[in-house]
Amino acid sequence: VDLSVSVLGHTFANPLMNAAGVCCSTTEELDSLLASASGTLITKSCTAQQRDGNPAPRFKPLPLGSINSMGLPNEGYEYYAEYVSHRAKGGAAAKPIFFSISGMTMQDSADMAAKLAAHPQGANVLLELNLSCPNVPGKPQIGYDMQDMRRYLEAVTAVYPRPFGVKLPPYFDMAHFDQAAEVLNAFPSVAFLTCINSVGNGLVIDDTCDTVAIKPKNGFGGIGGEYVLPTALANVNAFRTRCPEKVIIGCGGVLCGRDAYQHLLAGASLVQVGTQLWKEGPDAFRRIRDELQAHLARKGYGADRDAIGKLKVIE
Ligand SMILES: CC(C)(C)CCc1c(C(=O)O)[nH]c(=O)[nH]c1=O
Repeated sequence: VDLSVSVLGHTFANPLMNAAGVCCSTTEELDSLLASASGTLITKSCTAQQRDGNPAPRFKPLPLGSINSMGLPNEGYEYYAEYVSHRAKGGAAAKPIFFSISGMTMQDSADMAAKLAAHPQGANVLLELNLSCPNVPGKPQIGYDMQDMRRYLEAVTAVYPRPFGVKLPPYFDMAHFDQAAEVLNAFPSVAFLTCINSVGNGLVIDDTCDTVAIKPKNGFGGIGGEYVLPTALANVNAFRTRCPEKVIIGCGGVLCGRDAYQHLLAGASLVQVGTQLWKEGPDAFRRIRDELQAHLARKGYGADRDAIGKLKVIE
């Protein structure tokens, strides 16, 4: 089965990649993804300056997933811009690189986007703007404030002339799917949507010691893993139907080939792996790729692209 996917001006050997934040903060981590069976990779969401992030414990793996409140630890914009430079200089871009930006302010994000636009390898990079980035205290994250999301996209499109994408938080209400799609459809240069970021502000309790699992935010953190697959599939499909000209990248709850296949059916062209990558390491990509290949073959597909968006409803 041909697993290659050609979208966003690039051809990927298969639809699999990491979710921003997992196994992608340092050169060695990024190189381990380059060397893996993934179709491509994305860098840790960066801020203008290096950040230590929140105090540990800030991440916990769980039987059914994970919880995290990392606090945007990253090496800073220049580090990842440098990584793209030296890597892209390594000859043909065997894997186009996704570059995640999550400024602490809208201005920071716009400034980084402008720098990325001017980057010598800018054409070999796909910007994924993280809309779960922090807003002013007392306001919800950017992705949950439609006016702020519009302002953010106006600021970035004003300085970033290439097609780019956004990482969206999960939505849970049909009116919110409609409102968010209306904002996103007002920006044709937003060429892809990555659904979803972690399900925000879950609380995991260790009842052997009656204590929360992670230190930051009194234990509140983003949930990933098996817990979130139905929510991720719903967001992929909701935006696939509401934004037909945009490419959808699925993220959330992918542990095996069949989960990836479900994301394709729901409308995803590429599929990101987060929690399971953290647990298993980059070898997860070869396993999931082979499982996807076998599943598509069993179902008689010639290519995985034939499965994209083919979800059937019950008439
Ligand atoms: C949650 C923020 C710190 C505002 C953004 C970075 C981020 C983090 C993080 O760095 O804590 N974790 C996630 O699961 N998703 C994210 O988008």
